[in-house]
Amino acid sequence: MNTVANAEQVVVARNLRKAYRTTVALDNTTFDIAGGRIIGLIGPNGAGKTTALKAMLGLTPFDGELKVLGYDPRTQRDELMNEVCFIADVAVLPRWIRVKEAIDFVAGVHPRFDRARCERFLANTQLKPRQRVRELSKGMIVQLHLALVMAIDAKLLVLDEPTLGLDILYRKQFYQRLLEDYFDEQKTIIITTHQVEEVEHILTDVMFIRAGKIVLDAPMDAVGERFVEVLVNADQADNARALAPIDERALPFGKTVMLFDGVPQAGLAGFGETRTPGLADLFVATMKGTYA
Ligand SMILES: Nc1ncnc2c1ncn2[C@@H]1O[C@H](COP(=O)(O)OP(=O)(O)OP(=O)(O)O)[C@@H](O)[C@H]1O
Repeated sequence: MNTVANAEQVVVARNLRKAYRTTVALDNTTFDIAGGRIIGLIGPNGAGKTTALKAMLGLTPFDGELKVLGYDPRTQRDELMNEVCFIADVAVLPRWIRVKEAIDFVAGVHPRFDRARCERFLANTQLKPRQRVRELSKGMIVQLHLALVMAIDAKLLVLDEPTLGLDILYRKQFYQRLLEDYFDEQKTIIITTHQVEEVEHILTDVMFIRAGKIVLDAPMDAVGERFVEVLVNADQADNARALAPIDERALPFGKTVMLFDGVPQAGLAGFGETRTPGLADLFVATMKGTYA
């Protein structure tokens, strides 16, 4: 039976495994990514994020079944690349290249690049065609990168730590523009990052990866229903603990924040104030012991 047949899914991965000589980077992991979503692939250093992206892009051999946009990345990489845009790091443009040459380069290598669209984006910035990257501020480099990316009509955009090295203003600007000027329901965006707080408001889905396995895979609204954080009063701590929180941390004045997975909110409200945990706190709780 072919288990990799669902056209609705942009990525279908079954028992994905990748071992380097002494390290298992992907450990028989299975997941799907649906179209029209913005997925955060989030995990600590060495968890396997880049390896998973490389497998999806046909850049590394692996074991298991994998289809991306219906193509097998191992044997149909050229077809796949026509519909995918991949960016490793916005800070990688060569410093000597001129704005116009960067546009020429992408136009030459990407069949779905729309030069007029790119130039329209740039017309709203201070960038000039003859400027070299080394003459641009970091923010202007981001604008150039965004213009190049947003002019590519790719079904799947893969961003690996896209804002590494940029300050918080440009990081926020990058994600906001991506959401407002690029994303629509025909497109899928996969982002890996450590900057959980900056992406959580634009994600539709989150995937946590730990030691080569996807350990949480959920739409953001389901995360809010499944996980509850409670600010537990000191006199209720033992009662709350009896419901097996997945994590707890002390606050001043005897209060404790406890994080519950799958415990109905109604049963928790008596212990103290409840709220939806931020993705960063959920990440820390889920990854506890990773470096032990
Ligand atoms: N070319 C390689 N040769 C040997 N081991 C590798 C190679 N590439 C990755 N690894 C190992 O595979 C594991 C997963 O690495 P990967 O780069 O996928 O992690 P990551 O989640 O992207 O990490 P980071 O957030 O630090 O970039 C790590 O233990 C890493 O040391």
